[in-house]
Parts: sequence; C-alpha cells; structure tokens
Amino acid sequence: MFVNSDNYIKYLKLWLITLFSLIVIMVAVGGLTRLTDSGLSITTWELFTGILPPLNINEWNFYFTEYKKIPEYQNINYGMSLDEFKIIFYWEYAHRLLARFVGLFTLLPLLFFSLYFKNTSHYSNKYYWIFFLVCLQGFIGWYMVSSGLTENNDVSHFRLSIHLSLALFILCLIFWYILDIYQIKKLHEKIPNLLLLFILKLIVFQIVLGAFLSGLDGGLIYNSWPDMNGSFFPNDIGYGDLINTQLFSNPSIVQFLHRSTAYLLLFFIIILNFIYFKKKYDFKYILFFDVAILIQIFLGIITLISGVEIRYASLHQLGSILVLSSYFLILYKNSN
Ligand code: HEM
Repeated sequence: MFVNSDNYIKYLKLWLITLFSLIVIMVAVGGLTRLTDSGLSITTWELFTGILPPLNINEWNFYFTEYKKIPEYQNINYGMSLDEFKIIFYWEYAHRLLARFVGLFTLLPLLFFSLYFKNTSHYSNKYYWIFFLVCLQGFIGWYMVSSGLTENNDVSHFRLSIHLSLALFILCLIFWYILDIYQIKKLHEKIPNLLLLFILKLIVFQIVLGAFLSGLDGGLIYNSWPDMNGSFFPNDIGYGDLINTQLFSNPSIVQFLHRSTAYLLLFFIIILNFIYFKKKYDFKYILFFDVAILIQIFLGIITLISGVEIRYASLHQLGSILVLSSYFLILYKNSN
C-alpha cells in the first residue's frame, strides 16, 4: 500500500501543536486547582470510575463524607457546606477529566501513526516518550495528592514541585519535537554551551524554588518589593539558617532564594545578550526570551505585592512556560 509521508508530517505537526496547547491548558487548570485550594477534594484515585461527576445527592454525600475525613477539612475547612464543597470538587474533577483526555489524545494518534505510517521514511517511535511521561505524570499527580490525605493539611511542596516540573519538561520535549519537525535553522557559529547550560540550570532551579514557594504558601509573607518588609534579608531568620537542612521547607528562605535567583538569572542573561550583540546573531530570538523573562519578573513581583491574587499567580505560573519555550528556541538553534 502506498502511504504518503507528507501526510504523516502534516498530522504529526497538527498533533504536536494541539497536544502542546492542551497541556498548557492542563497546567493552567492545575494551577487554579491549587490556588483555589481544591486539589484534595477527591480523596481516591478513581482512574476509570471517576469519569462522571456525582449525579445525585447520595453520590455527593459520599464524596463529601470522604472529604470530611481528611485533615484539610478538619483543620481548615471545618463546617464547609455541600455547595462550597461542590466548587472545590469541580476544580479537581476538571483537572482529572482533562488529564484523561490528554492521555487519550496522546495515545490514540500514536497508535494511528504506528498503524498507517510505520513504513514511511520519517516515521519514528520516539514520540511514545510523550505517552510514557504523560502516564508518569498521572502517577505523580496521585503521589502528590496522597501526601495531603492523612497527616498534613496540604500536599508536600516537594511532590508539588515534581508534578509541576514534569509537566514543564513534557512541554519542553514536545516543543523540541515541534522545532525539529519544522526544521528551524540552526546557528553556524555556536554560543558557548557552558553558559547556555548554566542559564538552563538556573531557570530550572528557579522554577523548582517557585513551586516550593507556592506549595509552602510562601507568597503570603513579605509582600513588599524590592525589600523584604524593610530589609534585604528576611528578619525572622538568620544567615546561619541558609545552611540548615530544613532550608527548602522554610518559606522565608525559599522566598529569599526565589528573589535572589531571579536577579542572578538576569545578570547572566545580560551577558548572553552581550554575546549575541558582539557576534551579530539574529537578535529576535534572544529578544523573545528577554521579553519573556521581564514579563515573568514583573508578574512575580505583582503576584507577591498583591498577596498572591489568583489571576496574577496563575499568569506567573504560565509565564514559566513562555520563559522555557523561548529559551528552548535558543538552545535548539545552538544545537548540532
Ligand atoms: C526569573 C524569573 C522567575 C521564574 C522563572 C519564576 C517561576 C515561578 C514558578 C514556576 C512558580 C510556581 C508557580 C505555581 O506553582 O503556581 C513561582 C511562584 C512564585 N513566584 Fe516566581 N518566578 C520568577 C521570578 C519571580 C520574582 C522576581 C518574584 C517576586 C519578587 C516571584 C514571586 C513568586 C511568588 C510570590 C510565587 C508563589 C505564587 C503562588 O503561591 O502561587 N517570582 N515562580
């Protein structure tokens, strides 16, 4: 049978771009689920049984009774009404429903490609990596939720950061595949990889710190900028605490580190700009990244000053996708 490999490329492009967009929506809904404190409202895994929401009062009562058993209800939301519970339930429900849809939207086209295009010249099995990572993300999501069901009022900020980081990693991988398939031109003369990788590590560190900060509700303290309530260093800790083993569980330190890493990043990005300028590279790519970083810093500051208003916090989370994508464009152009 003759199979047109152009069709394969066409479908692949469409699939990758749609999947990328779906996962961006997924990250936004996940962020809003966290910001509305809704993430623990469904206390069981229910991969298949939870596809439909509760359809009658008995089912609603069942879910509500289960929720009443966990510390978040007992210590924070005690006395919540069923109508209030429905709101947090629907956020988590939407997040999980979308997750199932993303899972299917990843697997079904892959099976279709394997079935119809396996013998075409450009066919590759590598896209199955996306499916593997999407499944892993589902397990990590549950691993995260389970940390908030028995002893703590909230999920572990470490597990939250794994969940967010993996989502962003999946997006970067898909984005790389998209750049590849569009055959974006690479630079002839390369930028030193050492500097590029160092900046990448700083960005990743900054994102992980950001997730720690949100998981610890650390944006609710020191709501001033550029100072931290009148001083450079948080006044409820000492410099010695920076070498403490509980370093990443202390909201004041995490906030201090998140601010400081932003400035450090900015410093190295200025050096990167200087290299682009000196070597007379096409400036629009770095400009795209510069704008993304500046917007992200601005959003971070207003998130903080506003005491983590949901709309700003959500935009700040999505801003990290813009930062990563624009930086991956630079990395891609510099790759061999
Ligand atoms: C270089 C740039 C930055 C990057 C890549 C970045 C990234 C992130 C990420 C990924 C999160 C976690 C979002 C979430 O889980 O919902 C976060 C949270 C946060 N960031 Fe940043 N950030 C940057 C700069 C800043 C700056 C300069 C500030 C303030 C001075 C700031 C303040 C915050 C606050 C307050 C939160 C917690 C928000 C919440 O609880 O939802 N960020 N950041």
